[in-house]
Amino acid sequence: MTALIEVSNITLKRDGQVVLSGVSAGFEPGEITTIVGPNGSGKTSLLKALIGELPPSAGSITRLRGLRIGYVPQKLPLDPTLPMTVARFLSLPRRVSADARARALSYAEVAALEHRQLADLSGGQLQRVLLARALLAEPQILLLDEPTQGLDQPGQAAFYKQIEHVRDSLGCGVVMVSHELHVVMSASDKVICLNGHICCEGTPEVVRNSAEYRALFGPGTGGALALYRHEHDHVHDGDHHGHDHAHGHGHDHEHTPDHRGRSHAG
Ligand SMILES: Nc1ncnc2c1ncn2[C@@H]1O[C@H](COP(=O)(O)OP(=O)(O)OP(=O)(O)O)[C@@H](O)[C@H]1O
Repeated sequence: MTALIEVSNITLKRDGQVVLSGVSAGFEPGEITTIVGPNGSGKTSLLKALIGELPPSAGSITRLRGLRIGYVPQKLPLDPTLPMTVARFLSLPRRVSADARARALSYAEVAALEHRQLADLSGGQLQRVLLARALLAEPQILLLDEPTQGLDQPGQAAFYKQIEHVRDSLGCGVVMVSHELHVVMSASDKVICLNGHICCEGTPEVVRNSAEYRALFGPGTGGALALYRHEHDHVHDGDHHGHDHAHGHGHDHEHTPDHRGRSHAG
């Protein structure tokens, strides 16, 4: 399968400082990739590089010709207290047809909010409106930077299920940055754990069990994972994929499309 975006041995600098180095990764249609890592580990920088906002100082990023990208930024790119309806917000900076707007709102499951004021929305509703905005472009790849910040655990679990639904409906690739490691990892096909470089990657189970990941985040799983698992009864604790794929260096971009759309039960 041709990757939508192929990253090859990139270095990213900010203010002259290297924030990421030696990063290679491929992002495929229909695949959910989650980027995890501690604060300042370069997650947002990598997303910005993927959308072309932060060019690498070494290595290369290849995007499929004419690739349509949907991006959900970390913050609302507006003052949320400004009087503005959802419909108007979706027409900025470009006017969109009422049809396209209705379709995007419906994919994000917020069709009923079209004429509400942004300032009146709950955190979860606002995230979904941002998602709808990113979906207007009918993206082939959807990139989300900490989309569930500030949501409670049921809100997080619901949002990630929504993302799976979008991926299933549109067949788009999804790349998410998240701090809610455990819940988001279960929704992913592939996890990349960053800490200035790729410190481990693979299926959620492989990463969760890797020594590198545990050194960064500890072995606990947290309530959010339990919640997600509860709602996805095909996930088992303690499956044994082993650790042998957990090292990111020199990998060959293995993909497992047959695992798509579910938490990997082994
Ligand atoms: N606009 C900027 N100018 C200069 N340096 C920046 C800028 N944005 C981020 N950095 C630096 O780049 C490094 C990586 O930051 P980045 O935001 O990519 O990390 P992150 O993993 O997304 O962090 P967090 O989890 O806190 O959001 C940090 O050291 C940060 O201080």
